[in-house]
Amino acid sequence: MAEYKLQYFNMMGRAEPARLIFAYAGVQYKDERIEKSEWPEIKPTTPHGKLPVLHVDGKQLAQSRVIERYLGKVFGLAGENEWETAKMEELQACVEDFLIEIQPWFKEQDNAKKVEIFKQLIESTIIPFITAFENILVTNGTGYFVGDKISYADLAIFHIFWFMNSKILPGALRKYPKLHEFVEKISAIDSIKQWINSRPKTEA
Ligand SMILES: N[C@@H](CCC(=O)N[C@@H](CS)C(=O)NCC(=O)O)C(=O)O
Repeated sequence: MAEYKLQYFNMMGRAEPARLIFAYAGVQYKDERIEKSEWPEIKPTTPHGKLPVLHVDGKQLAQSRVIERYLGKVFGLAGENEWETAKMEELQACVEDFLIEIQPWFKEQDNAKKVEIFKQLIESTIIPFITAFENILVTNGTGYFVGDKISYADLAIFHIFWFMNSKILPGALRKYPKLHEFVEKISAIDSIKQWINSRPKTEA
């Protein structure tokens, strides 16, 4: 078995889907959390000056979505054929588009402005995103987003909706039964439940 280290800041952010993949696969890795004060020294040692970085037997892989895809393939969570893998990449890209669209809200420091941006995003971006993902689950009909078993895409999507339901819009998924069921089901998997209960508690 390869030796893995995942380097990121002490937050869920862009590393959490990879951590969920490790947890689900039951594979040991070093979850290295970099303090802000250490970052200037570490930044030049990374491939592109950004985190997360996955170290595999001393080699470095950057870009969170590429890391997720790589781990998904290595741990058998990347679909049964090229089509399924491509559909997973499609969903990952949709999640990325969504994160870019809500970035102004994440970045805003002024509370009043933050609330205003959020109000606008609810109608323009957040509700359409939730509705689209509810519909994908309905259409696929297996309780998973692609094919009929859990994949790395499910774990990345789970993180977004878990975060939304627990942190940004508590209870938001009640009106979306398939998504609600999906989040409950993934949260109840022993290895995932254990990770969620034991991971460092951070805001984002
Ligand atoms: N597309 C990259 C984005 C990486 C990124 O922007 N990382 C941020 C943290 S979320 C970072 O390293 N910021 C520190 C810096 O730019 O100096 C990915 O998904 O990995």
